Amino acid sequence: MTVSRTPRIVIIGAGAVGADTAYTLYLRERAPDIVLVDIDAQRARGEALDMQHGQALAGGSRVRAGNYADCAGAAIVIITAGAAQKPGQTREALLERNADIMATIVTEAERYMDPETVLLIATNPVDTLAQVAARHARRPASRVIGSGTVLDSARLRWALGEALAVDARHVHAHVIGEHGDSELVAWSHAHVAGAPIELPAAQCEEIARATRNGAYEVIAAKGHTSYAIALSLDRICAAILNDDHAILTVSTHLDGAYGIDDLYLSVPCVVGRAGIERVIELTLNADERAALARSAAVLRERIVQPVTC
Ligand SMILES: NC(=O)C1=CN([C@@H]2O[C@H](COP(=O)(O)OP(=O)(O)OC[C@H]3O[C@@H](n4cnc5c(N)ncnc54)[C@H](O)[C@@H]3O)[C@@H](O)[C@H]2O)C=CC1
Ligand SMILES: CC(=O)C(=O)O
Repeated sequence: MTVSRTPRIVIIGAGAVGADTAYTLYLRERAPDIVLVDIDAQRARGEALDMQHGQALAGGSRVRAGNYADCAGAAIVIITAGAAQKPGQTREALLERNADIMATIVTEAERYMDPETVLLIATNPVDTLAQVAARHARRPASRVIGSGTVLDSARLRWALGEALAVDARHVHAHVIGEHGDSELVAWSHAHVAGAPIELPAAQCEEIARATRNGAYEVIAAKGHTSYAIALSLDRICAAILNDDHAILTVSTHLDGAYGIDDLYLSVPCVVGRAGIERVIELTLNADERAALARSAAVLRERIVQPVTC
């Protein structure tokens, strides 16, 4: 059977993250057909209509409300559905509720998705939920990606850019491990124009702390985060659609790399049309290796709990 390769992106979950992601993809004209699906069909319809009203002033992308059947032939299906953190709440606290939602959504989407579709998970706790999604998906783990620490790495690069008075896009630095409280900065690989980052240790620690707590700070101030995750999801979509072979700290299934087996977490990966093309294995120093092992242990503890149906 010939599968239609509609350049379509389906977003399941039309809340703050889903709607802002659709809007970012729409403004950047990532795909001609962007579809919002939500259990609350009115919400998806309202968000799509609000964007459609600007169509005469926008570019070549179109946004519409749809349903699971739109997953057929989609290049990318993004899942942003589920409960979000309340001020002060951890991502982990969402696990039980969102694991069931994830299992249901992936099972339903799999009825329509073609084998090449890349499933991109943003719902929190994203690493564990990407692992839940992979369990319920009928595609290789390379096509089931969590947004991981792409957002945290962006937060870090912004903070370093501010501290160094350098364009954040020219700061090379990665947050790896869990997208959450046990994440770490791979300082031994951070650089600007090939030169190591020369900031006092206390300032580096403060930047790492602010990066880790970035979501808590925004949620306390405005109730949710959405713009920077939307830009992060847009970047991942661009890497897939343009076959960029981009280096992104997405959450991926590690199968031996970094001494970690059968676990989703973030490390730098090469991302292209096929999803995760390969994992980049950084040579970490002893402290970083230990911190990554601790982060993996936190995530492993979570997946051994009976959180999936
Ligand atoms: N990975 C990351 O870096 C980030 C992840 N998030 C996560 O994204 C998720 C969504 O956050 P928000 O958009 O702020 O929440 P929200 O509450 O604004 O939207 C959630 C949407 O999911 C929908 N939904 C719930 N169950 C559904 C189902 N079974 N099928 C279809 N739709 C369903 C709801 O109707 C609602 O429209 C949360 O888990 C949040 O923690 C948020 C920011 C960054
Ligand atoms: C909510 C969340 O995961 C973030 O903004 O990092």
